Amino acid sequence: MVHLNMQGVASKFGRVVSRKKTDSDVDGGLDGGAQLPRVLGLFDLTLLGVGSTLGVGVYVLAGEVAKENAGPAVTLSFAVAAFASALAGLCYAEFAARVPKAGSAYVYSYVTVGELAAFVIGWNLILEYIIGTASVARAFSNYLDNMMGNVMNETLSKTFPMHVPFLSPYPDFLSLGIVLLLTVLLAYGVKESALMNNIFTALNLFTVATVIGVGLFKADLGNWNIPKDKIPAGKNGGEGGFLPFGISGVMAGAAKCFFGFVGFDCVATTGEEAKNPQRHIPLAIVISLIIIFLSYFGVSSVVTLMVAYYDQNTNAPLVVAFEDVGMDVISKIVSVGAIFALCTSLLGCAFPLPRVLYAMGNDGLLPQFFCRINEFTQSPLSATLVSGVFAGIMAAIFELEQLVNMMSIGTLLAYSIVALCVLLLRYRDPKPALYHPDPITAESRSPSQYLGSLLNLTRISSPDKATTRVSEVAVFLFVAMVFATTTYIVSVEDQLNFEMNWQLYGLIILGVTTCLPVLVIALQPQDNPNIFFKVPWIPLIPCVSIFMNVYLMMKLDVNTWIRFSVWLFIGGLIYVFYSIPNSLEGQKDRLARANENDTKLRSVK
Ligand SMILES: NC(=[NH2+])NCCC[C@H](N)C(=O)O
Repeated sequence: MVHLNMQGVASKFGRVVSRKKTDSDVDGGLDGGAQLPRVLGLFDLTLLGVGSTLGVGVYVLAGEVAKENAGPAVTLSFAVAAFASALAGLCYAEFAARVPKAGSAYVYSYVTVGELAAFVIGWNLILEYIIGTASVARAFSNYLDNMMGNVMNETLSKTFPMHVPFLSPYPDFLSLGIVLLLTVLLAYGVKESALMNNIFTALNLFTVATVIGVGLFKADLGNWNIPKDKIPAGKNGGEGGFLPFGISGVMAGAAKCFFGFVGFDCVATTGEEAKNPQRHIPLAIVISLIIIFLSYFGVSSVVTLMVAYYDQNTNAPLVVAFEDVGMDVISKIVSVGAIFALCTSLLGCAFPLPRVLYAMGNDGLLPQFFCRINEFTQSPLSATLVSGVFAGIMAAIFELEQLVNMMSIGTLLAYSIVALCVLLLRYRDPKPALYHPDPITAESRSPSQYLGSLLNLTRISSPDKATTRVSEVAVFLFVAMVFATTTYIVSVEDQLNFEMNWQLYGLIILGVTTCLPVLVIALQPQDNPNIFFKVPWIPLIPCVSIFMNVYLMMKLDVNTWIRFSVWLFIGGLIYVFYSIPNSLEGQKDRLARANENDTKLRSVK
């Protein structure tokens, strides 16, 4: 009896977490389809991606990572971070091509995978955007303060000292002000903000081009190969050369540089406002990632060629580099460019936030309050105001580094789930039966039949229930192995060199065990959806993407993991106590069941 009940509960839970938005919902919501105006074209979307991504990375990270982690090989750190982000970008692009609707990866996963995955992704996106807004605002205020000779820092730490552990030493009113101002601008509606974004991004790109073009004239190749004995005493120059802190320095740098690539995904949240979402969103993501990578690579090369890595300034490296070589005009241009860049970066995370809240509110997973479109501004006004105030408070009370780490961990998890969803969807039986999954009856099979279906020996060419199940289990095993392997790598990474030692043997064994499920997945038949953009080299790209993301997550400190767990826990409570009972899909589901029962009863009579 108890056993039966447990089974009942489990299957009910399974039904709840895997229920999906149906196609008819994609254009409408609880309120009968309050729509955002479709005004954004490919050009706007690409500039939105570039603008929201290119910011702190160019103007702060390039110098900081060169000095503290990677040396001239900061260029490689950017390349590794770009690689991880590009893999995620491809997965986002496929997701975006599948469903045109506001709410980013959130809605895509709701339509294709199920309610729980959607909620987890949505909840992480909220974290990413709130903390992203807060962190860029904080960096912005630090930058302005730096230009004014640190007056604010000194005055505020004297007048409003805050002696609370985990919080900033003083409340940063400037960053609060910045976020509130931005919120008011955003509340005016999408067209205005898009125009402003275009102008600011153009100025930003102009500055980047100037830095690269002019900086090259002052480049000294010797700076990429400074011998150890030429490093001045008292400077932290490591081993000298191009890789002064080794590969592990490059990887530590890559984890930091990752922050610089976050933001392009906001393109994917504009589904309802894009003129031609299925075509333009994936294209805009790919084009903006290319522009972003070229900018970071160019800027970090130039700045490390101009100034020795150990002499970089960590707050405003570009400004100082041009001052050092006596190019004051360029240095002024860079200061102004940085301000525009940080504005768009800020706009880029503040822009999607109300839209994610709007989408989740529309689906009944968050309170209805968030999905009201204001008559006058034609935008989700209440969502904009609430999220703005919240982000502003975070910016004022937390330190930049804490914010940065929190944002990265949330983003990395969201990226991983997106890659996971893309993978599962490609191997899923597309026939409608699976969209309302009924438990697959366990057929009794012989071991050789099992092996046969693992290796797909009968060469089934399109996914059915059995191959779907095989690939789901293989994906699950793969993810578990990724966690084990990355934890292992992070803990023995310093002892790994090219000699054969037990650490290396361990790595080889774990590596091979991680690859086995991928092999099994690769042998299963794939669904071939007819969409404008598809991730190539399935299952390799999503698998490598998941691996890289989890590895970078493992590099983050324990406190970040604790804060993140608290966030997920709060999300879990909201999901269980608010979303499940109020979900629009749930209501429909219950209605449909009631009707079904009614019909059954009548037919019995
Ligand atoms: N959507 C976001 N979380 N945006 C914040 C990203 C920061 C941006 N990549 C920068 O370097 O300035």
